[in-house]
Amino acid sequence: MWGIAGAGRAGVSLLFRRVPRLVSAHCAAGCNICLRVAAGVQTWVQTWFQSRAYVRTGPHQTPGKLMRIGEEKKMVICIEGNIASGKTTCLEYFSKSSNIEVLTEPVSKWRNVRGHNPLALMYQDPERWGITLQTYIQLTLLDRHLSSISAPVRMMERSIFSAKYIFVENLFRSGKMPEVDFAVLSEWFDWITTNISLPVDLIVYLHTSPQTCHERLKHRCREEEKVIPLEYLESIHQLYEDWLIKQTSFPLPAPVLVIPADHDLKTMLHLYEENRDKILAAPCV
Ligand SMILES: Nc1ncnc2c1ncn2[C@@H]1O[C@H](COP(=O)(O)OP(=O)(O)O)[C@@H](O)[C@H]1O
Ligand SMILES: Nc1ccn([C@H]2C[C@H](O)[C@@H](COP(=O)(O)O)O2)c(=O)n1
Repeated sequence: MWGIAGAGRAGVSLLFRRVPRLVSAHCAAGCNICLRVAAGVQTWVQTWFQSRAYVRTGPHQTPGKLMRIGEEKKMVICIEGNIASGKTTCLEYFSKSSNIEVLTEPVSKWRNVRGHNPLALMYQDPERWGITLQTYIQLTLLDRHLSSISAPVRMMERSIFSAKYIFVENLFRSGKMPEVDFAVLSEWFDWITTNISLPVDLIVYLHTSPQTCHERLKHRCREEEKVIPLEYLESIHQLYEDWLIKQTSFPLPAPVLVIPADHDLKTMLHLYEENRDKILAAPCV
């Protein structure tokens, strides 16, 4: 269910003010039919807003933003990190806990949208296809952020924020995205984040070296990614460092917990267990 936070009453009163104006455009004298139509529309609008709109009074409140109703108390944790840093493996581990819902990145969609593979196209020709992939990624991640949460805690892989601050930024800074494409993506991103509430309570950053990711990437052997050089992972790493460690580049949607993630799998699982309470104790913003 959806509502306009902080705008329910304003929206109703605005529409109420507009209805008589619409009526008077048809009939300056206010004939019986017009008055009845106006009353009917007013009742319908009032019922519509009463059934859908709300003003959130909890700590999540962001006046004027569209937000989901009834999910203020659920915790949202985003797992961030370089390509092949171990995010999916981390999520797999936590998916075994009964109170945690896990959402991995919808990579299968990025590899197949109505028979097309924008992920492969982007790696083949980023100047041409970067905007195509990133527009679709933005849409699919927005859909992830907005989907209803089925457990007290949601852990999701990356976020609409890193898609913009890391990947779109990297394409643009490296000269592989034309300025106009970057401007259009930025307009979309700014509109979304200004008008829609996308609460995140904690970012868990899996901190790896680009070399480790390169090794794991080769081991994973995803067809589209065979062309990724170490330098690409170094650029992504630097953008993550500036955003989540130095905290100097872009706004943080939530506090950051850093987990060193160059270790072998067994050590990583211990580290996840050690950090479980810290992760799950993140206060809902
Ligand atoms: N701690 C680890 N040590 C060695 N290999 C790992 C570790 N964690 C994950 N891997 C392997 O590295 C590859 C990338 O891991 P994955 O979880 O898919 O990364 P991401 O989701 O961040 O892209 C996979 O083949 C995975 O099995
Ligand atoms: N905004 C994004 C997000 C991801 N990608 C690419 C990077 C990888 O090739 C693939 C999946 O990432 P992983 O989960 O393995 O880290 O999608 C991108 O280009 N832009």
